[in-house]
Amino acid sequence: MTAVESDRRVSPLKNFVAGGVGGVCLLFVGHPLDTIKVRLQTQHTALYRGTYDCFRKTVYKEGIFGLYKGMGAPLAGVTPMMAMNFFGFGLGKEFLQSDPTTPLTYAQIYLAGMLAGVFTTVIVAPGERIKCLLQIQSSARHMKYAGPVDCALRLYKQQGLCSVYKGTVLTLIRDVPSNGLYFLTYEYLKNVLTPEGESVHQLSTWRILLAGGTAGVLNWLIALPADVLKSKYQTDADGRFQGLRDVLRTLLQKEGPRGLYKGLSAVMLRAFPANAACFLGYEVALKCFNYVAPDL
Ligand SMILES: CC(=O)O[C@H](CC(=O)[O-])C[N+](C)(C)C
Repeated sequence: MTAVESDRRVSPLKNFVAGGVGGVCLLFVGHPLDTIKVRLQTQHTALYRGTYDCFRKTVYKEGIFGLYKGMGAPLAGVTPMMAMNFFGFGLGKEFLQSDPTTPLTYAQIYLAGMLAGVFTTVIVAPGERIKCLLQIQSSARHMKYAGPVDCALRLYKQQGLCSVYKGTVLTLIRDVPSNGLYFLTYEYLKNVLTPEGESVHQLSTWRILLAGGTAGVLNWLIALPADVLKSKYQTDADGRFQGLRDVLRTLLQKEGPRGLYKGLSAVMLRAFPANAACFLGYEVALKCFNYVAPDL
């Protein structure tokens, strides 16, 4: 089966910049839900009764900006990550397309998405290691790291680049297949949702939102088990686990298979709107780019 029209060539620069815009939108919509998730997960007393209660109390006490606390570090990480992701996906498509007039098959779209997942791991693996270490210390008594830069420098000074990149294999296991599914879902839904006789490039906003949001949900459905293992591995004391299989064995022994889907509802609640916004941001940025610099 071919992915019909949607694989018109987009220059790598345009993909990179529009992908970065998509990343900013992802964070802008997703961060408030992430704040709520972290607050619910780390509360010591029963301060919040649930998601809505936490949202209401945060906005009441801290204003709307309370939901955007701590956004600087993820912004610096997610923007280049999504830029690389769309850039890698574009390159992957070009690499797999035998000639520009032959439409890509869905299998090729999936492969191109997986390739983009490999690209982003260079940024994502250390970013996740640092983010997870900082996230768990917010509830600990002694703050070990002053911030992301301090954390990166200390990891590097103590055990070198290997420590900064600890969890790379699990990041690949998480992101390569899920990234394939991410782009496959988006491209497939875009084609399916395009009305008869119209172009996939003129898709209405709600259809882009639906395709992007669904892509985000499916991406997380298959990424979450590896994400749980990765977070455990990246944050536990060095040498505690003898390898990736050991992390899995320990988790299954302690929590059973359900442990692999820890935090599912919070993740799902964020996944749809955040990724819908990401793809819409990407498409709008691309349109603007094509308008101001059609030949780039
Ligand atoms: C697992 C993950 O980080 O998902 C990214 C989007 C999100 O919801 O944060 C998407 N992806 C890794 C596929 C680029």
